[in-house]
Amino acid sequence: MSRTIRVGLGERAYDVVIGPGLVDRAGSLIAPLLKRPRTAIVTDETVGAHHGERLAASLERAGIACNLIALPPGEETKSFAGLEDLCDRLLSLELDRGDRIVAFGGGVIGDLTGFAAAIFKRGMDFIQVPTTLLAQVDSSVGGKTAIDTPRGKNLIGAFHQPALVLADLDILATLPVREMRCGYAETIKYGMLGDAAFFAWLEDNGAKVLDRDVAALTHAVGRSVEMKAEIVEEDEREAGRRALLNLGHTFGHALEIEMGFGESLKHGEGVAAGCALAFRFSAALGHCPQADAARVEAALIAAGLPTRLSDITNAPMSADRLIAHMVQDKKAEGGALTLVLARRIGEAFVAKGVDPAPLRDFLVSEGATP
Ligand SMILES: NC(=O)c1ccc[n+]([C@@H]2O[C@H](COP(=O)([O-])OP(=O)(O)OC[C@H]3O[C@@H](n4cnc5c(N)ncnc54)[C@H](O)[C@@H]3O)[C@@H](O)[C@H]2O)c1
Ligand SMILES: O=C(O)C(=O)C[C@@H](O)[C@H](O)[C@H](O)COP(=O)(O)O
Ligand SMILES: [Zn+2]
Repeated sequence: MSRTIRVGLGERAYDVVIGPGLVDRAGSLIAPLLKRPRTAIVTDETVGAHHGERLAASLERAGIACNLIALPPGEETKSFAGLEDLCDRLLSLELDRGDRIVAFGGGVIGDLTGFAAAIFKRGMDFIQVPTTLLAQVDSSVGGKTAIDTPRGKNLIGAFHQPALVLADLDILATLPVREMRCGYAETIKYGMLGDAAFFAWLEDNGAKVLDRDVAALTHAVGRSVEMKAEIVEEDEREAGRRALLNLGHTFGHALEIEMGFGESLKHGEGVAAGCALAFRFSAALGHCPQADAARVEAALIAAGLPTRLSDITNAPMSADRLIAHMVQDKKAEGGALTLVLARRIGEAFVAKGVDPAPLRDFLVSEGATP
């Protein structure tokens, strides 16, 4: 049984279909969206090796001719070099802007393919078939597409909504446990930012989600997508409330930059540590009870996620460097820091013009070097 959530964005509205067995049904679900029976599947080599043939066969059964483009896996592919390579390969296929391409992978492939689609011949549509928990609960929905640069995460990109999202829960069977944990961090983020009951449900059922129990996954992915859809419908381009979805990210992205966007710290791990830091900083400023910060930390630890700088590296991290990265964040205004902080579990808020002095003291109290 699948469940469909509509992202109501007027002429850019689309469905997110969640359930088992969707890759095998993808051809018949995608065919009505294509102007001609032709597409390209963009994937990474790992996803392609596990599931590429199955998706291609599903499309071919529906009469859709497709080329598979498999890129190297990993965050490094979400770069100018990766974008150039992908655009060149798409051009070589002689696709036109009336065609729709398929992003088949995790957030790296989704963000990169979505951005390539946004600029290919000045814009073509694309379809998301997310294959990580993180991509199913978060990155495939909402239309943020981007690449990283050495100066920061997602600094070059576009808002470009997909035409359809197919989140096949069966495909998570081959996902490494570390990646399941990364997706769990973005899932529990929704509870922290706006739904205390969902947070409590995850405290009780997180192990089932990580074990890929289909009923638990259906609820976890469904509730996350429901919350993201509702926020994106209200504030598609992050003029206000959408920034709540960035809870943990100002800290997390700064940590990712310091760690060099590699295997040593994955995005979901940065978000986990970032959420723990955001709650502890909120408590330090007196916005939020200490008990809630401790509960957030305990829930993340229970899922095997990092919550402290010392969980990420033994090397010293400079508080000033972290703050310099945080000022580069897209939410910053006129050089002033914007952070997503919390009043309690289930109630985050956007704090503009954050004073860097207490933030610096806080980071030093967390083990950063002065
Ligand atoms: N656009 C957004 O709203 C948004 C939201 C959250 C995160 N992001 C971005 O998403 C990226 C992280 O995405 P991610 O965590 O999915 O990482 P990822 O795309 O790198 O995938 C993680 C790893 O899992 C492998 N993999 C993927 N699906 C698999 C499967 N079914 N079976 C086996 N292996 C599989 C991949 O090959 C890769 O090695 C970051 O760049 C982050 O900035 C974007
Ligand atoms: O969809 C959003 O809005 C988010 O902030 C979701 C985040 O989980 C995601 O990592 C996003 O890509 C971060 O956006 P950025 O604007 O901080 O680059
Ligand atoms: Zn994220």
